[in-house]
Amino acid sequence: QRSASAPAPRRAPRRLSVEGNIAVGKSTFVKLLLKTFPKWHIAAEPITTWQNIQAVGTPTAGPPQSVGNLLDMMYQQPSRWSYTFQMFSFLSRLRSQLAPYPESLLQAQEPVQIFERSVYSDRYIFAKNLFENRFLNDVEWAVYQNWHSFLLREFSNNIFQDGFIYLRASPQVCFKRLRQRARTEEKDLELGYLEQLHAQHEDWFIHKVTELHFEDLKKAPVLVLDVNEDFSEQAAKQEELMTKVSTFVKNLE
Ligand SMILES: Nc1ncnc2c1ncn2[C@@H]1O[C@H](COP(=O)(O)OP(=O)(O)OP(=O)(O)O)[C@@H](O)[C@H]1O
Ligand SMILES: Nc1nc(=O)c2ncn([C@H]3C[C@H](O)[C@@H](CO)O3)c2[nH]1
Repeated sequence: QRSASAPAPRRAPRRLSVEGNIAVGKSTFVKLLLKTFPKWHIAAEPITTWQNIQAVGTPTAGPPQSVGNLLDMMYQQPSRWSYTFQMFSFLSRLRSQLAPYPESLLQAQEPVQIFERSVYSDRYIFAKNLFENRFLNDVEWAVYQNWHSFLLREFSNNIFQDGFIYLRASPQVCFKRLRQRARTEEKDLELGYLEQLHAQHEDWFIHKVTELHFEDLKKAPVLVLDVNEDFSEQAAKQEELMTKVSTFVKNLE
């Protein structure tokens, strides 16, 4: 279905997304996953696409021309740019989740594909939070949800996700990591924003009170991992986390 020339994999790839607050350590965690499970395929969050919006018809030769940094625009003027941002982040995640499986994954005995965030966190974490803060108005939220539901139903067979890994840490810990990383666009972000996003994650993954609109999603298993601790120098802690992931993946139906 996804590659005409490749032999069929022994089984359909397991597909998971790693979810969590800003700067909780998703990219760092995903690097550890790749080191531990080199055959797994990782799809990074398309942040550079948001930072460098390309004009349509940009020539392929020569350096890519950016017409703007949408991530920065969204943080600078959230009322003006949140809707544009969410429509674009959703589109870029959808594209990534619909992309053909890479050849190496098709050859793997136990293929696993990991996405950094997903079309679901786009809606049930970020867009929802922006709406609740009135950075998306009623019309923008309705139009966004309309597109989201329609496209996900239309592509439901190819978008299917087997489960979620929720990296959980306090907003204070995330804020410290965010400051330490010092991404330019995030310089004005406040602890309060991370507290709101933390609450959105907790509502969805822990308290299970977020209203979800897809039946598969309601049933999808969630692995919750506490990443408050700095495990960069702790082999035992890293091993413990990786064993939990491995067991979780093995137990997926
Ligand atoms: N367990 C950890 N302990 C201490 N520092 C960490 C840990 N995990 C990540 N960091 C540091 O925190 C910062 C943010 O990490 P990272 O970029 O992996 O976050 P992220 O969740 O991918 O961010 P984003 O939400 O922007 O995609 C980096 O400086 C990283 O080195
Ligand atoms: N508004 C908004 N909606 C999203 O769907 C979304 N996904 C990620 N981000 C922000 C968080 C980090 O700053 C940066 C990298 O994760 O991008 C988002 N912001």
